[in-house]
Amino acid sequence: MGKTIAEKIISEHARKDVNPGDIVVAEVDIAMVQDGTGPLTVDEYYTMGFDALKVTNSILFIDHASPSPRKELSNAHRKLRDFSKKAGAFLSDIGEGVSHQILVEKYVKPGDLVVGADSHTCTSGALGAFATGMGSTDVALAFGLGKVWLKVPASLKFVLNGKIPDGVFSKDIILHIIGLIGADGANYKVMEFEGEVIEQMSQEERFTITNMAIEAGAKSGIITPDDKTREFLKSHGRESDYKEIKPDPDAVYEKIYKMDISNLEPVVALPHTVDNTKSIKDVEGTKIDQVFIGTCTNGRLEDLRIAASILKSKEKHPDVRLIVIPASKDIYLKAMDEGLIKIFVESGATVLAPGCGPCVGVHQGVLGDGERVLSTQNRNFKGRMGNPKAEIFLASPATAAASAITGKITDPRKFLT
Ligand SMILES: CC(C)[C@H](C(=O)O)[C@@H](O)C(=O)O
Ligand code: SF4
Repeated sequence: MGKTIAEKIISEHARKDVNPGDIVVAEVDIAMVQDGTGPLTVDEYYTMGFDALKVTNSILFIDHASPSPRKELSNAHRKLRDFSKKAGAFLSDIGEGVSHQILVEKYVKPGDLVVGADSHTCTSGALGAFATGMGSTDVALAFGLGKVWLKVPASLKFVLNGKIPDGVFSKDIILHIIGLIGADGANYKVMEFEGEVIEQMSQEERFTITNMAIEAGAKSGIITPDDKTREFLKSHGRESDYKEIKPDPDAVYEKIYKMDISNLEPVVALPHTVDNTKSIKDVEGTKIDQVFIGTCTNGRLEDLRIAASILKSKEKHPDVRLIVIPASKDIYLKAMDEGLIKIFVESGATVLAPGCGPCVGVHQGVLGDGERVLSTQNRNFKGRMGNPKAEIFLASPATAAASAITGKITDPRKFLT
């Protein structure tokens, strides 16, 4: 019986043929923590008596509270910096950017098994890796043993066909899918995406798709690597990391979803769940107080280009605060070279250094009571951005930019040139 991509990768790392439902011990290629989950990981690592890292790519990211807004978090950061020096782990400090973006720029390659103490570790699956979020203790084990135990997930296949309409982007597509199957529609499954729509997408757009697999409950999201993946790795000096890996023709999927997205319209997720999705026409005109463009979901160069093309020579609405945060230093520098940062600043945006920003409610744009934000991030749970009395709408960078101009949720197709 053939294997899905996930089954192939886990079999190779468990050194035996695996099937969905098997409990296996698998070797880890990359293990990461971020500054929210890392301190507990470090404590657990020492509690378990480890004294040497077994995963060559053990990485600690300071991105959730970057730079630190208060002393308790500064001390948490100190713990990570001390550990990285003592144990020899890589450290990605403030200003470098969001963990999941740096992982795909610098570390992850097709066929890898990646574990991270962050639920959006699944982002890396767009490179053809099996990448999944785990708890701090599991990652401490990975640091110290070089392997983890896991239950092999069954795979769901999503065959996306048709032509991506103008004004519609990968964020609209993944929000549409999550709205269709529900926030628990892929619980503990792998979401494997393919079809002509995936082939049309750039590598960057694909990261948005796998980044949000967890928002349907998935263990991971995976896309077969292709020439666009090779080009992406090459552009980051890593072409030699490319390798072919694809599902067998007779691989078995628990369910196959086929959809044509040719008539899809821009999608918005309404408070307070990601699967509470509506077509833009059903929410257009909703007044907003803040727009945030950034994160591991939509803070990449293409996202900033789309937003800048709409904002160019226009001012944001005077009653709206517009916050733009590139997802990594590499993106920030390229956006500067392309004049995108100038466009944002001239439109009235507040541009901040690479990091998670206000996404998880720590700092850099916490909302006031009764306020509404339209964000390009991946979660809109009540209180997510630091205030349970605020409302969070999720959308694409194009919808975000258009809405920043009008001060209301706006169909980006009105601004398409
Ligand atoms: C803070 C961290 C535990 C959390 C996650 O793991 O997803 C955060 O990154 C998020 O996006 O909600
Ligand atoms: S940008 Fe948001 S979703 Fe991504 S890792 Fe940071 S907090 Fe989590």
